[in-house]
Amino acid sequence: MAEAIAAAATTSLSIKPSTRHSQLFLSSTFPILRMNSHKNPNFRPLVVSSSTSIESVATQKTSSKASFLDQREGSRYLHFVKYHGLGNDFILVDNRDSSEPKITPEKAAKLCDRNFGIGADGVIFALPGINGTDYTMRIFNSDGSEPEMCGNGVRCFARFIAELENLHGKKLSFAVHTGAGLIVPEIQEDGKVKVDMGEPVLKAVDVPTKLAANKNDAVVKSELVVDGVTWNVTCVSMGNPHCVTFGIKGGQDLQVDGLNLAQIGPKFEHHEVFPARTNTEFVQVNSPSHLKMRVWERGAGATLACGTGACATVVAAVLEGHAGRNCTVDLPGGPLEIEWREEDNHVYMTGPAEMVFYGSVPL
Ligand SMILES: N[C@@H](CCC[C@H](N)C(=O)O)C(=O)O
Repeated sequence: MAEAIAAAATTSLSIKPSTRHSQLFLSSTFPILRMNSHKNPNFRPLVVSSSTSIESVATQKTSSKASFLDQREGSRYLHFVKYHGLGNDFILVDNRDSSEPKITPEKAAKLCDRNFGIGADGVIFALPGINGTDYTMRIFNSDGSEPEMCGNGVRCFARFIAELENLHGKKLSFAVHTGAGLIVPEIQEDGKVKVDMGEPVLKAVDVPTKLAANKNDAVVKSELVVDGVTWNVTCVSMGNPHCVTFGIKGGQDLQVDGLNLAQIGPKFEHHEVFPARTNTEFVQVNSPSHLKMRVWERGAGATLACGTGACATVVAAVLEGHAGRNCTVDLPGGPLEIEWREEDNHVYMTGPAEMVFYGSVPL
């Protein structure tokens, strides 16, 4: 990545004392400014004193200890790129040289912290492929737990791979090994990513849920008591577990804006009928092709979007008779296009993935 960083004049650059040691590189497009390049003839290092005045480094006493900025490309630093898919944000790590993630789940949780870290809903690693796939994707949630799959994450993953491999402006698809099996994202000409998310899993024990199957092997519009209230739920796995609800038993159609997710979400996530915990989608039906959804994610809480959750939502909406197989799912961060294709039983998700910034943090 260091090679990809373009040297640039820094004469107009100013540094705020409070941010000097946190985010090293900031840009919305590649290539980005390199703040401290000895290869750059125009580079004028700046030093910020405690009184916030800016002085030439020549007027400062030189220290024998190399500064943080001089060390940032060493092996003691983790280089990352931050992406988001509809506001569901991830720290992406180039892990193609090893089958073991470069950082532990505990470190990932620290980096995800929005006050003391970079801030993200999860950390995603691009590892070598196995079983004939091009790459392997692994992810740690912001609480350090490891889910099987991430829909918004795999779109970001595809854009990250395109950057790493320098494959710009081409229509591309990759075979990605995940905890949910083979997933195939395809970068379209408009930059959006369409992902073959595979087949939904409906068999109750495989979701997994302890709720009794009531439609073939599946749990469809079953009653679940959460905190004394009876909800109707349908359980779907997209590799990771989802509990989808369109409302309370005997109640009116759900209006999702009024929900207190922070209060109700954890009670679903940790409910005894979900042995692997669960993601929960609260869904409002605007029309048979237009759903509005808010999500409480396992291991990450309320997020602005959930790709696997949007897929599970459309599968549940079809099974409960609320919608057709092609839907727009509106999430707090924006819309996803979802199709549950009858011919192959696969779910297809289309949506954006954007780079936010990149940088380095001490390991
Ligand atoms: N936001 C993701 C799902 C991430 C994993 C989830 N929190 C889990 O634990 O299953 C998505 O876009 O699918």
